[in-house]
Amino acid sequence: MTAEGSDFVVVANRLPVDLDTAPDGSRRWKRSPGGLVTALEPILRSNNGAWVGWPGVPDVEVEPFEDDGLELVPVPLSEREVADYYEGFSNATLWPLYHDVIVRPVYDRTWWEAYVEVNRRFAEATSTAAAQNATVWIQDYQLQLVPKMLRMLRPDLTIGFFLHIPFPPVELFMQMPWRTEIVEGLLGADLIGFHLPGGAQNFLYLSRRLAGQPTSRGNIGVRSKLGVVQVGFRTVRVGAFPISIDSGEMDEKSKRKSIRDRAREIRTELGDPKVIMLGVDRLDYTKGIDVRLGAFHELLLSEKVDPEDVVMIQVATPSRERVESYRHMRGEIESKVGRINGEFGRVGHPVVHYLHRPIPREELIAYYVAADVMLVTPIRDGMNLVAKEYVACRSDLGGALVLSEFTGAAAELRQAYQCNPHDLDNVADAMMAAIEQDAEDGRRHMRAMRRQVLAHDVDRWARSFLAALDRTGEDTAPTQLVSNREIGQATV
Ligand SMILES: Nc1ncnc2c1ncn2[C@@H]1O[C@H](COP(=O)(O)OP(=O)(O)O)[C@@H](O)[C@H]1O
Ligand SMILES: O=P(O)(O)OC[C@H]1O[C@H](O[C@H]2O[C@H](CO)[C@@H](O)[C@H](O)[C@H]2O)[C@H](O)[C@@H](O)[C@@H]1O
Repeated sequence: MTAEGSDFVVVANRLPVDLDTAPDGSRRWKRSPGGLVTALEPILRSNNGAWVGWPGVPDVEVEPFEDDGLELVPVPLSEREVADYYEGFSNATLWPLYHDVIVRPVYDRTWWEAYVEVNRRFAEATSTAAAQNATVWIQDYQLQLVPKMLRMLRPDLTIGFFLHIPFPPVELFMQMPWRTEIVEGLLGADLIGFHLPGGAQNFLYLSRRLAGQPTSRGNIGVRSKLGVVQVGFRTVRVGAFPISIDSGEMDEKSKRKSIRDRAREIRTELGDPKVIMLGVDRLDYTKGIDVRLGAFHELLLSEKVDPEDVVMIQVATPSRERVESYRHMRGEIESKVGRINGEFGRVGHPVVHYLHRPIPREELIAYYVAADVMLVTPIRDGMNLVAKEYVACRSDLGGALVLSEFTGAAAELRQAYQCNPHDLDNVADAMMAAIEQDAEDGRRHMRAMRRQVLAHDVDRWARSFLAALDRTGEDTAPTQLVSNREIGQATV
């Protein structure tokens, strides 16, 4: 970042680095691998870019610094803010509300105040980091107020916002006590992106209904139609941009001899079963880990599958462990695993192998290559990258994907064994169909899914969003949509 600031700024809850603590207590930054970083790194480098985010641990105050050519701007959070803004409002209010109220969202005024305050600090840090007329891309539900706050500080900027989780339908969103503030916050952007057209439509409807209403602070003058919201003189574009993965990298790695050898070794370690089923998720109640365990249990009980032939591996990364609903979920899943193994395992031969930890990337790819059936059964998921990763790793055209209809990925991976996670019989049937699939049919399905995933990678996602954001600058407001009364009140 030069003294004039950066021309391209990414703003996300987390920085793309983690603060690693060595056994001797010393700390250093470690790059956290992820699709978003991979996709944006070349764009950041060629545009004198910066990344604004929280370092992931409380009470770390560091000046902006460079890490392997990337300019990082840390936004510190206190212990209290982590509890109220991140664990509270982001992950115990917004997360469940936006995921179909699978657990009941908690509406707490103190959490909301922390969310506003932290969003304000992100907006201020971004305002300082951005050069005149820079492009800023804000990520996700933790930062929905930043677009409006930033626009007020820096009207010269081009601002994009992308939501990585579903945007809920009106009946659910209307629960939110601060619904108008959130919609108005998002409308500070020039372009708002969602994974699916459904999310974009929900948002367009809500912006008309909420931000267009006269409030005690006046009417901000919102009109929306066909992917466009007119806010006073400003045009806000709304669209669907389904995210993806670095498919080329996964495809390439999965073909390496070392990975294929490891995949064979995994099968041997499991006792050479006929079928390996695999689940890979953050331990989150949205992911439907309990659903797939329940369906597997029923298949074992009904003797449709033999525990000597079929094993399941569930890799679950610890996540948001201080949030009550996550702790509760962990207990439920672990007792289900224990129950299945108690009923159907034998000494040295569990039916469900459960790992409660992240696993290294290459090991994960070897698991994908080894798995005959991939189980992706969320109750609701914005996209689900795991489904796409599995497909990208199957250059051998082997394997079968069981995929919940309630994931963003289901819109693209039509040849998967799709199922309704609310219907246990349906999930069990999909598992059976995947286990028993005809080899030639399987290859045909996998070939079609791979074509989609390899052609639509994360780089294409980022470029298509940024190209659309670039085009927003060319728009002039269709003034016939703006009444004289509203012009003076265009506060967003
Ligand atoms: N146990 C694990 N070990 C390593 N990586 C994991 C593990 N669980 C999930 N991941 C990775 O985290 C990412 C999860 O992305 P996604 O499926 O979109 O869900 P979410 O972002 O909600 O967790 C994927 O890239 C996946 O490979
Ligand atoms: O940062 P955490 O609280 O540890 O959570 C991890 C991330 O989870 C969410 O992922 C979502 O984004 C994926 C990519 O677009 C998508 O495939 C998935 O369906 C979503 O659940 C969250 O949106 C991120 O902000 C978190 O960092």
